[in-house]
Amino acid sequence: MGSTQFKTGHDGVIAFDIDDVEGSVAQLQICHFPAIGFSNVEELDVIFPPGVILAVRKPTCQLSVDNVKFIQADSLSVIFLEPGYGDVNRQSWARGKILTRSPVSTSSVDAWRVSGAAHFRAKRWLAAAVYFSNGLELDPDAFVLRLNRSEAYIRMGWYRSAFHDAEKVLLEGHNIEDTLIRKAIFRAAKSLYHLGRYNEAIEIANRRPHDEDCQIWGVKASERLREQLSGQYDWSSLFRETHSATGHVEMAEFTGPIQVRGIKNVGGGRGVFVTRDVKAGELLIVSKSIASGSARRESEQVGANVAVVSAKTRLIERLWDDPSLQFTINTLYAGTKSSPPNPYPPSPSLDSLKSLEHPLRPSPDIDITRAGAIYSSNAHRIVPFPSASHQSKAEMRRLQKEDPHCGLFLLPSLCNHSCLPSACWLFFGDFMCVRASQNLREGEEVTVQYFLAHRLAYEERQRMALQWGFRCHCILCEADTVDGQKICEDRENIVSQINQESSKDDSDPALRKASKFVDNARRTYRDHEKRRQCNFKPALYEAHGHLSVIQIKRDWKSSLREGMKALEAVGIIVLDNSLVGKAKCKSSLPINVKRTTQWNDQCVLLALRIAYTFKNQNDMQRAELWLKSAVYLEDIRFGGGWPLFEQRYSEVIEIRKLGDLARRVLS
Ligand SMILES: C[S@@+](CC[C@H](N)C(=O)[O-])C[C@H]1O[C@@H](n2cnc3c(N)ncnc32)[C@H](O)[C@@H]1O
Repeated sequence: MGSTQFKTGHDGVIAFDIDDVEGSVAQLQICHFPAIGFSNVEELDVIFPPGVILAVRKPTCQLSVDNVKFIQADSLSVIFLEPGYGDVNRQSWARGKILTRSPVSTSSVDAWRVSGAAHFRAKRWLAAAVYFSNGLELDPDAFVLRLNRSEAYIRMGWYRSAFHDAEKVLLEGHNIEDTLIRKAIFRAAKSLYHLGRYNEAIEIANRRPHDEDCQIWGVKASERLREQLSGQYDWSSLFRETHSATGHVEMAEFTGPIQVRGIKNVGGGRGVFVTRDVKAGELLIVSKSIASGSARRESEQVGANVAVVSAKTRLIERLWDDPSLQFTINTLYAGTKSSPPNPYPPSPSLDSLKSLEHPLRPSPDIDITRAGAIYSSNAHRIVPFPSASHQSKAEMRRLQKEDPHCGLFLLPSLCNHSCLPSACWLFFGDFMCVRASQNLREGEEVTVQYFLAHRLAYEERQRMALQWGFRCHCILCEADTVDGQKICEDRENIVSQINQESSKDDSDPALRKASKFVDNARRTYRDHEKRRQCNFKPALYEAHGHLSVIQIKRDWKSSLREGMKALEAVGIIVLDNSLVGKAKCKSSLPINVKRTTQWNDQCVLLALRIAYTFKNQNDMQRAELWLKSAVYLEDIRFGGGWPLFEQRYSEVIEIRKLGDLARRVLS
């Protein structure tokens, strides 16, 4: 087929007109074409110049609308053919002559280098890599081109191919200039660092111990290695990085005391379990996304769908760069319509040594349909780690809507769901951290929330779980099932009524209404074994919390009592609920935690409000203990102790005038 002209869409599809040898015209739509972004027209002109010859293997769809023929194919099904391929050269094309794949001369390595460099300067990384590759096909020993291509691949985030090129120069570039060897070392070390191969990065960087540029990658790799081995991170710096202008975060992956094991009655047949007793708050997993996508990164258009398309395209890109990644992702569940996943962990294979020879010639063995199914069955919405503790629910929703961001993670994908999970996740940039949210005994399962289940009613939770292909039988769903549908609906009505109330109205009728909400909410939680086991009553939390706020100006003692009851409703054990006189716990905390949940932020804010109220009553001992309780609640959920707490809650601390006390007792 010879192409004539093209256009791009904002939905990750490249579309252009093609004709075949007989001159019949169609529009070819290519989905998930890597490295192009969504609207880089100049770059597309280079990859698909008029006259390029393509073969389309297994189009996903062919149809005609109003006499216009459409052919849709995934990027891997489109094969670039050279004019000499098979008999295409001998065909006479009805609608024009065949051009070579590029307007520049194909006879000179230098011509490819010069044009490639021009694309590189214009930040058209794929076009540059294609041109350098065309030159390398003429002379595989053109080490300058190989190093240039290595840098183009680095800019594209194709680190495996970048390393391969740099390594080849180091292995085969005998008698080449020292400046080239230096570049090769720098690019190899940088690529290895980004591939998480820290020991090798350090080893290569150490070939130039006095070269600052090379050493940067050795030093960074040593820092990552320390994180990876110890599970110790500087959480407050990571938090700052997450909220910097670029949002770029660097941290190592970490695997804590966990293992993947078989489990009955769940899709995929596996789950993640702890290998020893674990305390609430212990770090279990830090996982970097295999591929992620954000709507903002790609286009002016914003929408979750754009983010999903961009993440899937990135996944396919990663498979182009590193075909062995297929072995890794094939260990993940791909849904009921696909064959069962391979055993985890992936076994090493000789194929992992294969590398990309040309950026437009990916491995033909990549199973793009399965990759798509794996993405759909495992991807996570990346929820931004909130920067300001006073952020309202509406603000949080707005942020999530504005910058939908999602990604595929390896180990977290093997965790099953529970609406009241044994572990909580949070994100630093593209890294997902999973911490135990309760004390776990050796052999207990690590479950996470696939969606913000604690905010949803029973029916809605089941609907969401069904989208993942299962009915949820977690302890919270079991307890709600025993309560029955009618009661669950009543409960939801109460919560939505509370949400419509103004917390600023502390008139008598508002107070009476708030007390009634508490009574009604309590009645919706029947006393039975399942509820006692889960000890989680979110609607009651809302009702007590609301009443507590309304009472604050009238009667601080009642307000605090309600606040403490709210904490108890979500499983926090209040050991000392005394309000005056000697504190029962003089130095130890007045609370204990069996389980922390994604509700944690609200509980921290409530504990801070209790501290503030005691401070206003000049009860500095209780103020201090409740302030420490707030930090403790935060710490088991997020780690990072006071330094992170101070950053996240700085505004609230100042508004509540708790800064001096906090710095005195916590710094
Ligand atoms: C991300 S995978 C989780 C790991 C999966 N069990 C495996 O072996 O690869 C998601 C799939 O696991 C199954 N699953 C997860 N949580 C479940 C639960 N609470 N009950 C039943 N099936 C569950 C569902 O089939 C879901 O589509």
